Amino acid sequence: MWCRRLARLYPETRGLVSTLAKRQHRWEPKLLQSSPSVVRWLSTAPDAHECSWVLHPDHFELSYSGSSMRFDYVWLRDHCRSASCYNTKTNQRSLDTASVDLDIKPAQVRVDETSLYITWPDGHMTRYRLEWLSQNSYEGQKQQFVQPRKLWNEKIYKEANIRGVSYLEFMETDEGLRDFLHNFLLYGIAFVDDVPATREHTQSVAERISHIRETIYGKMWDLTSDFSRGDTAYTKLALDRHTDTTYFQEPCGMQLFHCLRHEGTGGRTLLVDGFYAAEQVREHHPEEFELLSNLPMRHEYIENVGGCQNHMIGIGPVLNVYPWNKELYMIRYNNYDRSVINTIPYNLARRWYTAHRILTTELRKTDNELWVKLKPGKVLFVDNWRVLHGRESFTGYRQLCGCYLTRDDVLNTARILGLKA
Ligand SMILES: C[N+](C)(C)CCCC[C@H](N)C(=O)O
Ligand SMILES: O=C(O)CCC(=O)C(=O)O
Ligand SMILES: [Fe+2]
Repeated sequence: MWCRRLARLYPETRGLVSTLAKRQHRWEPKLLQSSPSVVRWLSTAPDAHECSWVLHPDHFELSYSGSSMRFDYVWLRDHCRSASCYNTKTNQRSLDTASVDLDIKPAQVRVDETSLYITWPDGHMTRYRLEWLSQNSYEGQKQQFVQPRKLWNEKIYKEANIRGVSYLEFMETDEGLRDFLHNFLLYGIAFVDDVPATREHTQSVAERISHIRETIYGKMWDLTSDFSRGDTAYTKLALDRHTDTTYFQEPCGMQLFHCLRHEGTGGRTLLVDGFYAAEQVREHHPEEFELLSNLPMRHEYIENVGGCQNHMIGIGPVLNVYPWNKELYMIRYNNYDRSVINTIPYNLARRWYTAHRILTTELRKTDNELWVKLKPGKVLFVDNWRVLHGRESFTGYRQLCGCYLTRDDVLNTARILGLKA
């Protein structure tokens, strides 16, 4: 009867209503028999947000604005936003999920133009806005990128003609910081210009984004070719493209480089978008992409130089993708610091090396290389979960300073400024 009433109210959707009503009978005869009291009709909303729904024995199916979504009943109970289940002041759940019957089913369901209303067997009422459900469904998330990015090779990056933000804009305006972070999130690299060439000013630039991640290199680090630390970085040798701190369980998210002085030749910085290369591998060699994203590799930093004794270990795949949408979120690539492979059986070793070779070939294509000469005043920020850096060998005195930031903290600032991150 209700259905007919709705069909009268919105005569243009009558066809849809009757088709779905038939399917619904075919889909869950059990529920029809066992809970005759459950409201099972289909509802439609006017204009663009056409909506229909079906109660299945173990889940609720919703079609809203052209997309179809399914919600388990336990999920619907657990996400209840009522005052006793959810604290809107703290944005935290108060409901004890463990107290919910895992076989819970609604006693009553009603849908109007904007919302779904559920009454549970104990009388508790839950209301969801349909818009909220559609934004928070798995089906919706699956089709979305967590982070929108522009993947680049040299040509793409140069043609994008991205303007570096100036020190003053960056330090003193929210727009400056937001523009900077926007570029950083899209491209995985960004520059701030006209920074006074001191360690202290570099630190304030970093702290404008968030607090610094203190590591075995300290808070701010200095880099000269004095071999003061037991790592090739502290020499004049060339360094092939790599990401840093692969030997941490959580590699650092962002790295800053500021060249304070260089009297000599060479020493240019190399930047390569690891995700651009990885996506080429995904497209042309899907099995190898799969191997690189599944097989864990050990990375290690063992230092015993001067007064420094360190032993760090980080294990994880080269390519890291979110399980629900397969989006890349981190590349861990450092052939210097990759340790003994003892995390995979012998019969996968050759296949892993083949996959690694394919990725390396991609990363080494000259078209993918962006070379920059860092100068005093120009601070480079690198997304160390995405963009690889390296350097040309050099002569003379060269002094860099910089620091690391944690990815969570950088993204936090970006979100507070209204960016999708
Ligand atoms: C940046 N800073 C000079 C402090 C670190 C050098 C660390 C180098 C190390 N092999 C790695 O790739 O993590
Ligand atoms: O010397 C450089 O330009 C960079 C060295 C390096 O890879 C690092 O410090 O992480
Ligand atoms: Fe490095």
